[in-house]
Formats: sequence, C-alpha cells, structure tokens
Amino acid sequence: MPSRNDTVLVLVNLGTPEAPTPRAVRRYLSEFLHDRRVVDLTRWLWCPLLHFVILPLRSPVVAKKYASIWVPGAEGGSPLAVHTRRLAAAVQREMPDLRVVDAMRYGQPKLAGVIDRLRDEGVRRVLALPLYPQYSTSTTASVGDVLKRAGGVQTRMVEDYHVDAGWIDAVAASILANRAGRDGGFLLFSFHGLPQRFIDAGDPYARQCEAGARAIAQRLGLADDAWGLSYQSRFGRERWLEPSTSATLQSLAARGIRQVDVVAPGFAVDCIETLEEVAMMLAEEFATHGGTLNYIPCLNDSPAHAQALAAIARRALEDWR
Ligand SMILES: C=CC1=C(C)c2cc3[nH]c(cc4nc(cc5[nH]c(cc1n2)c(C)c5CCC(=O)O)C(CCC(=O)O)=C4C)c(C)c3C=C
Ligand SMILES: [Fe+2]
Ligand SMILES: [Fe+2]
Repeated sequence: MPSRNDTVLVLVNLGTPEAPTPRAVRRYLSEFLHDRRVVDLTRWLWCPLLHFVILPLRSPVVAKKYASIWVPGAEGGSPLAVHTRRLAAAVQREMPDLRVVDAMRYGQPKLAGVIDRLRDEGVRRVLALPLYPQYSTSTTASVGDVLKRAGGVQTRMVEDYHVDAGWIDAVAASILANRAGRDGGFLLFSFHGLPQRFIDAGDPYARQCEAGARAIAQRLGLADDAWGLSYQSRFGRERWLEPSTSATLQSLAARGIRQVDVVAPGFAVDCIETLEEVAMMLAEEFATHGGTLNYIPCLNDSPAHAQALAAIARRALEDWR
C-alpha cells in the first residue's frame, strides 16, 4: 500500500447549490448545463435557450424544492453535500492508511481545485471514485475529463461498480432492514433517467442499471413479478429512458398494487432527486391513486456502504501498483 501522503482517494459526486436560493441554484445549474457531456447541443442553439429561458424559469422553482429538503445547522446544507462529506469521513475510518477526501464535479468543493490543492501539497497520485455505481458518459466520463486535464499528478478512476458483490450485498441488506417486520410490497428500482439518444450512441448506463437491479433482486430472492425498474428525473423534451417512475407507479396502481417500496440504487447518497422527487412528490402522486409509497433511503454514510467503497478502492489501488 503506498504511503498516506503519496496517494489520495477522492470520492466525487455531481455537485449541488451552495444555498437554496434562485441565485445559487442558477449558478450551479449554469455550470452543470454548460458541460458538453450533459448537453451536447451546439452553443449558438443551446446558450440563448439556457440563459434566457431555462435558467430564469427553472432556478426559482428548483430553489423552492431545495429549500424543502435543506439540512439545517452549522454542518448542514444541501443533502447531497452533507451526505457526501459524511460518506468520505466514513470511508476514511475504513481506510486509516490512506487519505480520503470528497469533491464535486460542479460547485464546491470543485474536483479541479481539489486536485490542484493536493498536487501543491505534494500528493503524487489521485484515485477518483465517482459516486455513480453505473457508468454514463454524462456523469462518469465528465469526471474523467477533469482528471485528464489535471497536470503534475497521476490519476486513475474507478469506472463503475454496478454489480460489485460488496455493493450489491450492502444495497440488498438495507432493503431487507427497511422491510423488516412488515410485508414487503412491490419493490421498484428507480434510477435517474438519461436521454435515449445517449443509449443509442453506446452509453452502457441502462444495461448497467438493469444488471444491478436484477442482481439485487436475485440476492433478495424476489420473484420476477415482485419487482420492477423505472427511470425518474426527466429533463427537457426529448425522449428519455422508459418506463418513467411516475407512469410505472400509475400502472401499478391500476393493477391494484397499493404498497410499493421504492429504492434508488443509482444514487449513492440522498439528494433532491430522491428526497423531493420520490419521497415527497411521487409519494403524494401515488397516494392520489390510493397507494402507499415507502421510500428506502440511499446507503449514505452507513458502515456497509463505506466498507463496500473501501473494498472497491483497495482493489483499484492494488491494480495500480
Ligand atoms: C445518477 C446519475 C445521474 C445521471 C445519469 C444524470 C444525468 C442527467 N441529469 C440531467 C439534469 C439534471 N440532473 C439534476 C440533478 C441530479 N442529477 C443527478 C445524477 C445524475 N444525473 C443527481 C445526483 C442530482 C441531484 C443534485 C442535487 O443537488 O441534489 C438536475 C438539477 C435539479 C433540477 O434542476 O431538476 C438537472 C437539471 C441531465 C440533462 C442528464 C443527462 C444528460
Ligand atoms: Fe452560455
Ligand atoms: Fe441529473
């Protein structure tokens, strides 16, 4: 194992606004939605639409959503930032011989700046572990872009861990614990969506979501008709991966299925897309159809999650020797 100061493990998440205000949300969305990995339209077409329509209209609406889930207190903030920080601390406890830090692709603490600081401190090697179990060009490859631009330091990245045995066990155990003592309802795996165009261009994301969900369902011994998979968080008008989580919940209600447990294993930690969209909005929507939606939280900073990620990082470091 390399020395503690020689190599650093960086857990990288997407990023999130600094405050639940229209101004801060606008700054965050602007950086995020200018990434060519996320929106690949030509600039002269996309920039006017983004600056004059999407950012002014979306920022105040989304700021209210962030306000509804904001974690209060001195150590508080956006759930994605709070949980990512705590998760890095939990992984650090599992790996006392290695320094572990957190970083964000957009916003703060910005990955590019974190790498600059580490290099200035004399760190030679950075192992990035993007907190995306499934690989997508829109997320993982964008982290890779930042690593490729980093000078004066060697970098490596864990590409995905969608069927990693330790991670599958951790997700399955958290589902079991959440359903303990009650009849588990239908189990719906809800993943963040992606434009179908990305999949057509070869993005392995949907294939990895399907393989991971199947592996977790098998680990739980679920019959094929006791679980399903859907995609949430659609953005824009083009065709996204289907079926949508909202439409799936409606069709479950129409089939008389009233109790649904929703788990979102594409999200390492809870964030606006799980807490506001699933646990609040989709749960309300499902209730209007007479159903009860039980949201199963992400692994967040649980010991099982930290142990699974530490094992993944250890293996990547072994390969790097
Ligand atoms: C988990 C994997 C993710 C993929 C794949 C992904 C693709 C993707 N997302 C957008 C647009 C938005 N996503 C937003 C929030 C958001 N997205 C992810 C993860 C993935 N995105 C996370 C973890 C979050 C939560 C951030 C937080 O602060 O909690 C948002 C911002 C919220 C909003 O305005 O609704 C947008 C916009 C696109 C276009 C895309 C693929 C091309
Ligand atoms: Fe622009
Ligand atoms: Fe997203």
